[in-house]
Parts: sequence; C-alpha cells; structure tokens
Amino acid sequence: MSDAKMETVIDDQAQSGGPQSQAARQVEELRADVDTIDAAIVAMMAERFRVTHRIGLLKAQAGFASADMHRESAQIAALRDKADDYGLDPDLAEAYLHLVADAAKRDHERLASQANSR
Ligand SMILES: O=C(O)C(=O)C[C@]1(C(=O)O)C=C[C@@H](O)C=C1
Repeated sequence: MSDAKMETVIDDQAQSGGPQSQAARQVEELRADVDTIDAAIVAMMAERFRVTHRIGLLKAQAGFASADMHRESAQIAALRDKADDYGLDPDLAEAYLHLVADAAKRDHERLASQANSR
C-alpha cells in the first residue's frame, strides 16, 4: 500500500482475475452511478443556461450590465448553507456557482455586444 501509484486503470484490474479484481468490479458498479449523476448534472446545467440566456436577452434589451454581484453574493451564501446541510464541502458549491455564473456572464456579454452592433 505504501508505493505511490500515479494511476490504476480499473478496467484492466477487473479483468485480471487477481486478488484485487473484486474491488475493481465494485468500483465499476459505482461508476455506473457516477455516470448517471453526471448526465443529470449536465442536463440541469443546460436547463440553467437556457434560463440565464433568457435573463441575458432581457438585460441586453434593457441596457443592464451582465453582472450583479449583489445577487451572486446571495446565491453563494445560500448554496454554501445548502452544501452544509447535505454534508458537502461549501467551497465546492461556491466553485460550482462561479463556474456557471461566469459562463452566464460571458453569454450575456456576447448578447449585449450583438444588441449594440444592431
Ligand atoms: O440573475 C442574474 O441577474 C443573472 O444574470 C444570472 C446570474 C447566474 O448565473 O445566476 C449570472 C450573472 C449575475 O452576476 C448573477 C446571476
């Protein structure tokens, strides 16, 4: 256990028939759950992006700035609390919010520059 490995290809281990193949097969089963969860997260992110795109269209039409850091502070505080409730590292929830809000703002900037060039 003490040798520091850089990578273990679990698929190879599962087929090896060696002493670690049962653990490797259990990892593979859990990976199916990970894939299902990741697909759901991507679907929800796409839905979120469609909603923020609509916000961006309204902001561009009204001449509002893409960013609203007051709103983002409230979102971060709420998500950090929620993460705590679920036993998730609040830093991870905050990193998620930055990721999606930054993407939304880039989209809003594009929409604003399109509106300005008309
Ligand atoms: O709620 C807004 O005003 C948005 O533009 C959406 C959003 C977000 O992605 O949640 C993005 C940018 C703002 O700074 C705040 C929030």
